[in-house]
Amino acid sequence: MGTLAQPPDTTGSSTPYEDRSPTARLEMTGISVAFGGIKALTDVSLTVEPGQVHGLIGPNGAGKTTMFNVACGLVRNTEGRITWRGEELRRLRPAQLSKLGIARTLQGVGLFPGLTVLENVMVGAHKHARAGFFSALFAIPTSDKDDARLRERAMTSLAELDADGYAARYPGSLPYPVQKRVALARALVAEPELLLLDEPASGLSEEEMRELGDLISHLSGRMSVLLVEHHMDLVMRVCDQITVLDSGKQIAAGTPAEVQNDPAVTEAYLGDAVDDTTDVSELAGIDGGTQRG
Ligand SMILES: Nc1ncnc2c1ncn2[C@@H]1O[C@H](COP(=O)(O)OP(=O)(O)OP(=O)(O)O)[C@@H](O)[C@H]1O
Repeated sequence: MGTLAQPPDTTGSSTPYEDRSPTARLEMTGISVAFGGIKALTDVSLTVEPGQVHGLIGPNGAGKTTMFNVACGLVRNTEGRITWRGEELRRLRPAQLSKLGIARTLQGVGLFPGLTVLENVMVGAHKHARAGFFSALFAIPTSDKDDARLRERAMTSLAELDADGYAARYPGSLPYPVQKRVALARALVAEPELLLLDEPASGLSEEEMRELGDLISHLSGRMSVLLVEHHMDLVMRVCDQITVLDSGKQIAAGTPAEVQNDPAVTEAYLGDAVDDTTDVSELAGIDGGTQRG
């Protein structure tokens, strides 16, 4: 992920990256979710502003993944509303995300083991190809033009993640951090307006995490990002706004500086063990080192 140059639009079929300023806003208002008798979320609200990186943090079991999954359509909220591009999404389903201009990466990588890296990323580009998803997935012959366009777009996305050298390899043969880059390339190839990232730094080295931070900051010039992440130093570095959850409730929200200085946040992470002088930025070594996934 060293270069991170903005790639030119090679297909002529959509707006070039550099000319596109993010305009869409994701608003999640009064979201509640119950799993049986467990209240995973109670009246949580957040807004991902156009072109901003919005962090969602909190201790284990706080409800971050549940909120993320509501935004993806993987979990149905029992109360509250989601508004995207000014319209309420009443029955959001994961399969609709791409058409809505939303892409996600989940915990773990979720690549298709039987497809090459390039084919995996081409699957993510299906929105842009007349050939469609199934043609891409099952390599059904389509027009040479469609195929060339898909390949070119996928290679451009892989190159942005410095992963184009792995195009012909199968995911299982690659180190985990490279697989994560491929998964991110697959999300980016659809040129989303909103990118949902669930723990993208898990399993990465310090250096890889630093590069990931650079990439996320760079991406926010052309899309909005909702970031669920345990690594506090990364969150504090790249986020414009942060929402903090604890036990399914929102306990703080604001800029990284505001959140860092909020005693409720420090207490949520460390409970009674914390004294008044501890700030959240110091927690990176405590919770941020946790490898999950
Ligand atoms: N499918 C489910 N069925 C029942 N309870 C669930 C389900 N998913 C999550 N929960 C519960 O909801 C609460 C919030 O979980 P969630 O995974 O959203 O938290 P989190 O902040 O992402 O935690 P972590 O950082 O450990 O991933 C927890 O009490 C969890 O046990």
